[in-house]
Amino acid sequence: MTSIPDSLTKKKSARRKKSEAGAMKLLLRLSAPYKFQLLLACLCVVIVNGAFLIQPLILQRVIDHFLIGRAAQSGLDSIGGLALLYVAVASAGGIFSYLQALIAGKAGQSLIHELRVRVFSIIERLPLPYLDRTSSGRLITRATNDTAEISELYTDVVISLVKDVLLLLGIIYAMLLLSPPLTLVSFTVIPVMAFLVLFIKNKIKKNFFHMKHYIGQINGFFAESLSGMRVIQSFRAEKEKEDQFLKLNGEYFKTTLIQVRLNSVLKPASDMFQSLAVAILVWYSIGRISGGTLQIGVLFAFTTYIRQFFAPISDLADKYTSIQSALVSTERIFELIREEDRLEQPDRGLPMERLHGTIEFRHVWFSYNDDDWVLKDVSFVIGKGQTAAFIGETGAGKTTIISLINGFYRVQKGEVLIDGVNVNDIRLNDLRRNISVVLQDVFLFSGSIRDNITLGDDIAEESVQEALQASCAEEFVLSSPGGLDEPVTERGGTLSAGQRQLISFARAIAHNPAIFVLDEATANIDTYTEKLIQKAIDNAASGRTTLIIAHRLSTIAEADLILAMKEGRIAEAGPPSELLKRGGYYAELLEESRSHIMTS
Ligand SMILES: Nc1ncnc2c1ncn2[C@@H]1O[C@H](COP(=O)(O)OP(=O)(O)OP(=O)(O)O)[C@@H](O)[C@H]1O
Repeated sequence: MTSIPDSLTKKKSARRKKSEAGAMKLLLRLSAPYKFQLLLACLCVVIVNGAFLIQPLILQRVIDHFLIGRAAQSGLDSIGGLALLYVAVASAGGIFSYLQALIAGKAGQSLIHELRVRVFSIIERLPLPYLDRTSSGRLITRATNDTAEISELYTDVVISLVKDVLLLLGIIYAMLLLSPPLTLVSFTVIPVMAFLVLFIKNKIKKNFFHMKHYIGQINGFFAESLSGMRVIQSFRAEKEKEDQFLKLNGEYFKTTLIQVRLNSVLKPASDMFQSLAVAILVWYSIGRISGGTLQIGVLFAFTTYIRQFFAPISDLADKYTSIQSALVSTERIFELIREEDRLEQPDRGLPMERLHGTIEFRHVWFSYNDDDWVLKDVSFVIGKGQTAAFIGETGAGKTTIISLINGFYRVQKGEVLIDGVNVNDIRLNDLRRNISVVLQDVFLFSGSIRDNITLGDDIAEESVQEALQASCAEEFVLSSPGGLDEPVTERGGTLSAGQRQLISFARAIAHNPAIFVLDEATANIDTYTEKLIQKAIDNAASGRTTLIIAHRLSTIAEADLILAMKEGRIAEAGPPSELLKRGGYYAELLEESRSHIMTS
């Protein structure tokens, strides 16, 4: 948990200011398709404001001309006529206010809808190196909070801004029209009131950023705790986590109390100043009214206008904060949109509908970060239809090899070739369609078992059934009440590790890949399921180039080729029988695992 140091806040606000101009330009581009709706909404606002300003003037005329002045009434210029006019003006204000909210709301929601789809489609195609250095929380915020802030800007902020500025100008104009001296008197208090409101709102805004910071931390803490709940409960770390949460929540609570205090003082303070302004007006006007130089209706209209002054000032201060937030959100979203040029391009590259499955690494050097080499001059060839097993200590670079074959990263030196073509030149859609990967940590989506096998691809029912059979998942899938349509909860939480593995085998087989990759699970699985999995591996491997990252050496006794890795290099390569004879690294590991089985 962190508090926010002042220097950090200053740095952040400097950065924010710098990016505001850019964000503003981008916002304009974003709103271009909706400019007609926005203009229409602004037009409605002008009418609503007009109605608002005319109402006190009508009342002033009723009071001064007809109630006090006893002027002759005729047609519309009578108490009855003006009453009708008042109702008509108020109704027009209401109707146009409704239209404005509708038009602006629709434009804002359409914008957010398009933006969210765009953000999701970008996130889906972000290259892995980008995802490696970006937290999922940040990306979720882009798609949800940030798009919502921008939408609010259109549905509420921009329109309110136009409305408030016009209203303030309109009130001043109407006051000057009625009585310039009374306007000056009113303005002895209004600037003080405006200053007070802006001062308090500024404090509220600063505190709001702190609140956002802590609520972000609380959300993150919740998300992390939920996904790690199994560990928390099994290690009885509930108390420790609760204490951490209590501390975090306490910090947040403090900021909310400040907010409550500031909000509580705002209304009474501004009320007090409004009353003071009215008192000064009355004090100034009394003598003039009895002297006949000022009409009572004018005083009445002024007191109404002074009360109307407060709302737009307070609103403007609020909207300033919203604009700042929306600009930050825009900048963040466009940071993502700028990545569009670097997104994965599924349709670009050499079309290779069906791969044969020959894989070659030619003097490959690869690092995730600068010159921290993870693979060092790795070379090997795996022939079409062969089964190759990668073994070696943890962190040796086995999974990295798989990622390179999938084209997730680009190598710095050397080449990764499939069927003699550099993987980076093959059309990505074709490359990925031809490779199916079963990872250690099987990922299942919420939906049905069938959805998890097809992943939305158009796979014939027959092929799904065959895949079920070949993956040995048939028995447990068909025995569940819904069969293939049995629901799967988030991440497959209600299935056993073995069942999840079998479904992922079915998924891989149903996609009929040319290359099958298995990052073997290290988790302990009962002997029965282990046998099923072994059979599923054999079925999946038949007729395909198969790569297995093996943790159990028993799995790979039948492999055509074993590649033993040590610190990013191929330490040893060859068929198992040959390596066994050679008595090197593989033989050592095999001996170790046998003695481990004997002693356990
Ligand atoms: N996305 C990444 N960003 C930075 N470094 C990474 C990344 N993935 C892996 N590494 C590093 O690369 C090295 C090789 O990792 P890799 O996952 O390929 O090893 P492995 O042999 O598959 O290990 P294990 O058997 O434990 O799965 C490790 O030092 C690891 O810390």
